[in-house]
Amino acid sequence: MTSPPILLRLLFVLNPISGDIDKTELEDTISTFCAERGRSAAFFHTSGNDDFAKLKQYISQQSYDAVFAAGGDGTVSLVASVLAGTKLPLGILPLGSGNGLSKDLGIPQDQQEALRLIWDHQVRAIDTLRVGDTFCAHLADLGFNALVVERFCSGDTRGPGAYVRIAMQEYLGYEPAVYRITTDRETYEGAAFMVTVANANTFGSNVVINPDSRVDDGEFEICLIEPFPGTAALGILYQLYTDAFDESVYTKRLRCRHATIEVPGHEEALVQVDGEPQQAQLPLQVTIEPRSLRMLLPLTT
Ligand SMILES: Nc1ncnc2c1ncn2[C@@H]1O[C@H](COP(=O)(O)OP(=O)(O)OP(=O)(O)O)[C@@H](O)[C@H]1O
Repeated sequence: MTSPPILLRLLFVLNPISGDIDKTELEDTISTFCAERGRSAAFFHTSGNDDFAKLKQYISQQSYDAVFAAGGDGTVSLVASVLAGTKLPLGILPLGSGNGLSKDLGIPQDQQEALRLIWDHQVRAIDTLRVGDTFCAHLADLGFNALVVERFCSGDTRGPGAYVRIAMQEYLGYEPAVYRITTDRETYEGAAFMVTVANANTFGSNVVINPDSRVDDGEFEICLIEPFPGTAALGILYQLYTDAFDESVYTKRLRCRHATIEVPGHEEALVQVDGEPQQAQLPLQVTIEPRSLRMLLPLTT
């Protein structure tokens, strides 16, 4: 077995606002940590404006051995979209409010522990998705959660409390849409409370939407929660937190390699992709790029 190459030149892509976390001392901490171990650290700060093109150009002009995303799921998705299809591995320094993909991949949530991956890691290639025109590394959805994420992102308050408050407000008047989903294996047609396109398993909130699936199997899942009576809500919530998604009569999963999602009578729909809400054109095509993203992961996952 050949040992993985030693990573000496590291780029950290830092989102100054993610997770409402104060990062004033972060650069010094990382630089010192790297220098003490014979590594060099450079920093790219996201601006929230055209970061994909800026980062892509920046990386193409430099020479690094690995790139760390220091932020939340949106930052991870941004860096992953730039690195997908290249040999450059992606590390994650989880500094968001949810940190869904890093939790899913068993990446330590503690800063010092996550930084240890610089020298103590395995490199594993994972699948990535395209949801319409948008790159997706983790989870995307239409329906109820997309609406809550959109309200959450446009509000002033962050954190799990704000998410739950918005979810409760929106739940009362929510009207599920009707979807037609055509995959390479089957067709589903019916109303759904939410439709999640899942490369991985678990939301940053620890809701397990897609248990027992792999991020490197060349397939993804469409996880449906159908409309349910109010009396079933707590039971479904319990199942979502206990790895029991399939045990409800209101849930369904379609495993596939390609899917077309339509909302009959609509030309566009609100979609959240890796935590970022947007309006997407319908029909929405979902495709997979098997093992297209090289990740720095702990040796034990
Ligand atoms: N300098 C900046 N100023 C304002 N917004 C920024 C800046 N840099 C990035 N952003 C925005 O930050 C968002 C991504 O944040 P990210 O998902 O990393 O953190 P989070 O939302 O706190 O965490 P999580 O997604 O894990 O809950 C994107 O919408 C991006 O446009």
